Amino acid sequence: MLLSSVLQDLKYDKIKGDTNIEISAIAYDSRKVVKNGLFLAISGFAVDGHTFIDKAIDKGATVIIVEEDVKIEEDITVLKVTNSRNALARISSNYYHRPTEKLNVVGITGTNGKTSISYFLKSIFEHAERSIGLIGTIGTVINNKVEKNLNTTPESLNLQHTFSKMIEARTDHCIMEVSSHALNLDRVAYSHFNTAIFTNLSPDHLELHHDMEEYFEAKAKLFELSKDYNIINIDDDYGKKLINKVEKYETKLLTYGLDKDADIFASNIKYSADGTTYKVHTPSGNMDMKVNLPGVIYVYNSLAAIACAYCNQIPLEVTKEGIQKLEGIKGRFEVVYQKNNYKIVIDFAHTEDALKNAILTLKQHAKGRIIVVFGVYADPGESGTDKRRAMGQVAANYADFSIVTSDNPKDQDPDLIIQEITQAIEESGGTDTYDAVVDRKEAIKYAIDISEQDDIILIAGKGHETSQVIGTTEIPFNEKEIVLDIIKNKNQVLEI
Ligand SMILES: CC(=O)N[C@H]1[C@@H](OP(=O)(O)OP(=O)(O)OC[C@H]2O[C@@H](n3ccc(=O)[nH]c3=O)[C@H](O)[C@@H]2O)O[C@H](CO)[C@@H](O)[C@@H]1O[C@H](C)C(=O)N[C@@H](C)C(=O)N[C@H](CCC(=O)O)C(=O)O
Ligand SMILES: Nc1ncnc2c1ncn2[C@@H]1O[C@H](COP(=O)(O)OP(=O)(O)OP(=O)(O)O)[C@@H](O)[C@H]1O
Repeated sequence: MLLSSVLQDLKYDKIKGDTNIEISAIAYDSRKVVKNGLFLAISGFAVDGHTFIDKAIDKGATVIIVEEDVKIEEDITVLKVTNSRNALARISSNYYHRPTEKLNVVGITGTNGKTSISYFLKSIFEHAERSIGLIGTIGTVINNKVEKNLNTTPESLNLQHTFSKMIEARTDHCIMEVSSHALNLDRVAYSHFNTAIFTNLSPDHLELHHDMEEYFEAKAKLFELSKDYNIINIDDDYGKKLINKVEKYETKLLTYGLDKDADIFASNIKYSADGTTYKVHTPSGNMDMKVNLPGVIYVYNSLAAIACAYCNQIPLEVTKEGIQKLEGIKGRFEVVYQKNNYKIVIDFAHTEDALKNAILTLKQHAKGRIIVVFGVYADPGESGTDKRRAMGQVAANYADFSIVTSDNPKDQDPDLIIQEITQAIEESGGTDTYDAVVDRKEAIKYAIDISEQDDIILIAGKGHETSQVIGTTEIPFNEKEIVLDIIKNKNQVLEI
């Protein structure tokens, strides 16, 4: 592609060279540069991409984009921008011919619920015979083929490439999770969103955003990129704040919640252990709904999906059937073993709010104790210790017994993470209601060993994930298989 076309609408200073040349590809990683390629240097969190410019030139880069002053002797094109990640988003969108202008894109943001809503929407859109693609924590889905993503919301170059693959695959709609990192780091800049959905906001990722206000402002950016509808949870405090902010935007606002004040709301909610029924009220009519996932959080998540289906002119009856067709979501309240009232549930709850909700949902229908196995993933800085304290407090206040263990400790000391969690449990009065087992597999085994008839074991934090990152090593860790294996061996000795 001609470099000048790739640079369309980008503000830059030409340091030297020609912009009227062909480039073969774009890379932001020197290791991926190809002959006659463009290399864009990013000052990252771990290393500075500008230090790899020589390597990129050795690999054949003929265009270099920088955000810092650098000395480049070679006779190549060098351009300077004020923000490399933002520039990457602009040129990536140009390189792939601005694909989001040809797709109906739904972006979902908020601390919890994004993946679940995207799966409700997938089920509804497919039932309505619409062709859809998905981008999120579980991976990228095109034509029902799932590919793993490094990030929930990929870097702009990878993202724009994915959009273009969706168009090639004749996909009309793209449902994507938009993380606060993505919004903060311009991964979705210059993407056109038709609809933006806000779920809720509770403490998470404060290592990047420092405080809740910054975190909120990052999330709010999505609602400046949406053209047709902003769909917002009116019951969430930050949702209310967002409503105040976006009310003056031209994009239409649609609220959802449990209250009659919402445009789309639920009444007559009836909870059971494996699902919920309620009546939904929408501007196009009312209907009885059945959701095959338990608890109030899935009432909220399904309402968000119904609101989005409404904005996309999907008949309510089709929406109802689509929601009902979704039998479960991997690692979201997934019952991996059940015998009468005894249950082992795997859930991706890895924030304090999610953990609290998960325990309370299980408690509603439990006959015995709720035993929780959980850890806190490595989260650098002071905010990391805040999270450990908060998760410890939730366990002390709501679980009957907790087994504190590891959850992707990465380069941090797992014993120290556990110690900080258990200290919070003790400070919250839970001295006799926990134990600590650093090895996650052993912790699960211990939970099963101490459990009795009617107990429910909640294994929280890893959900759909199939590996654990300890140090720099990724170890296979399939929680469902581990549970079934332990149960199988145990049953040879003793029937639960
Ligand atoms: C903290 C964070 O967000 N890091 C992201 C960031 O990496 P970074 O800035 O640390 O990169 P770096 O290693 O310092 O490298 C800087 C630059 O040098 C380049 N480089 C590096 C080495 C080399 O030999 N040559 C070279 O050119 C790199 O390609 C990069 O462009 O930019 C990378 C490229 O976009 C991201 O993949 C990476 O996400 C990492 C993997 C990550 O773990 N991110 C998490 C925190 C994240 O983004 N999570 C959100 C939310 C998840 C949720 O929903 O909870 C997500 O969307 O996934
Ligand atoms: N609406 C909600 N409110 C609070 N907690 C929720 C809600 N929906 C889901 N959760 C909890 O959060 C966990 C993660 O849910 P989900 O994967 O849908 O969220 P997410 O926003 O995609 O999270 P992540 O970005 O970390 O992948 C679930 O396993 C559940 O415990």
